[in-house]
Amino acid sequence: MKFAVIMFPGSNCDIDMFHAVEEAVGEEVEYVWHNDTNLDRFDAVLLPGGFSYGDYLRPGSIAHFSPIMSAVKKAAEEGKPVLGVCNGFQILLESRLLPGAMRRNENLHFICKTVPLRVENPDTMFTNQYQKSDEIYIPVAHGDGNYYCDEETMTALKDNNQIVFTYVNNTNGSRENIAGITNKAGNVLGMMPHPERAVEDLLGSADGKKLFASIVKQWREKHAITT
Ligand SMILES: NC(=O)CC[C@H](N)C(=O)O
Repeated sequence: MKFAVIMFPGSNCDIDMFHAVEEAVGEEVEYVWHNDTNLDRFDAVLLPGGFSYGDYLRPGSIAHFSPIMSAVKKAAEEGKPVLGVCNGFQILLESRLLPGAMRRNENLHFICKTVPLRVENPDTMFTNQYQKSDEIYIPVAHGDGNYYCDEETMTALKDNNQIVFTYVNNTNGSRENIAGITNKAGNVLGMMPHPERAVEDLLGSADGKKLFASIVKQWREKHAITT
């Protein structure tokens, strides 16, 4: 299985993401510059955190015009796993690959700490290695993580089980404690906490490892050769 890590000008978690794939699942992984236009050779696409284009205007609002985003949309339409973490999540929202929007944290401070999350939906290609209501410890590091959507969208998110992770203690003001959501099809996940920073005990938590392992498990099952 081959992962792509997309690099935008201002990405700063790309190396961590690359390392996480190697450390957590030992699969092939390659960096892809945002000016590239083709992701056909990859099985999964990872949009890392950071400050693409300096968070100018709104986080993710400029990056979503990058040439690579047409290929990210194509990968999403083909059903490939697409994971956006933190700034990656913000880019997916700006691209409308995920519903809703991100606002400044309620307390207007940059929040950088490891927080407990609850696994709300273990039946996704990103969470099949977790159990429902598992409490996992994953670092957050953001100034704009206050998830917002309108009532209609919230009802749809709930009805389709698109809420995947919630904060045990609301960290940033997000509606319904939302920390991570998928698209309706379930193959695009955006989350503010950083699973790639929690893949080995030395980092304080290895709870993020199962997320990468889930992606690989689902892919292997889908591509198993049965005779
Ligand atoms: N770690 C990150 O990806 C930072 C995200 C974002 N630019 C913010 O501060 O909200």
